[in-house]
Amino acid sequence: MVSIDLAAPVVQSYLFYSSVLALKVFLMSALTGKARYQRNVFPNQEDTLITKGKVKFDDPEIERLRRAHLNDLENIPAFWVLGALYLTTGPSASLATTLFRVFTFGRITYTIVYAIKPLPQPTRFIAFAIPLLINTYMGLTVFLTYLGAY
Ligand SMILES: N[C@@H](CCC(=O)N[C@@H](CS)C(=O)NCC(=O)O)C(=O)O
Repeated sequence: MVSIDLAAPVVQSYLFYSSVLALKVFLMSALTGKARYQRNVFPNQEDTLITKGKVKFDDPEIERLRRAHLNDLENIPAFWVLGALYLTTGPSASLATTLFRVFTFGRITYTIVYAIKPLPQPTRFIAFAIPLLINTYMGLTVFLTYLGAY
């Protein structure tokens, strides 16, 4: 039975980076909302009444922000779950902290190179693939640790 000390630096590191990532996901909503008002483009008729805007679903800048937001939702919730489960496997504190740090840095970089200052590929692919590898590593570690429990 593994006991988790919430005061352990590695757990605090997980909690810290989890909160950074949650705030980063919320930032996507704020950036999308800002772009909608700047471009006067909205997804629903009722949103257009005050600003006399348009309902539009193919604005390139807004769709880019939405794709970046969706990609966060395809990857960051898995980090929250797998990171917490990974802590129960008794990982090395320095490795776990490095994984949490690099994952967060990768996802912030992903947002920048996809939605804020688009850069040519493979920049975005690399910023996507490194966090994905970290999630995969943590998922496999959890899977293999508890495989014997069956
Ligand atoms: N849902 C993703 C799955 C694959 C993926 O996440 N690819 C990365 C690296 S190229 C990406 O940035 N895809 C663009 C996106 O999700 O909008 C897609 O449709 O592309």
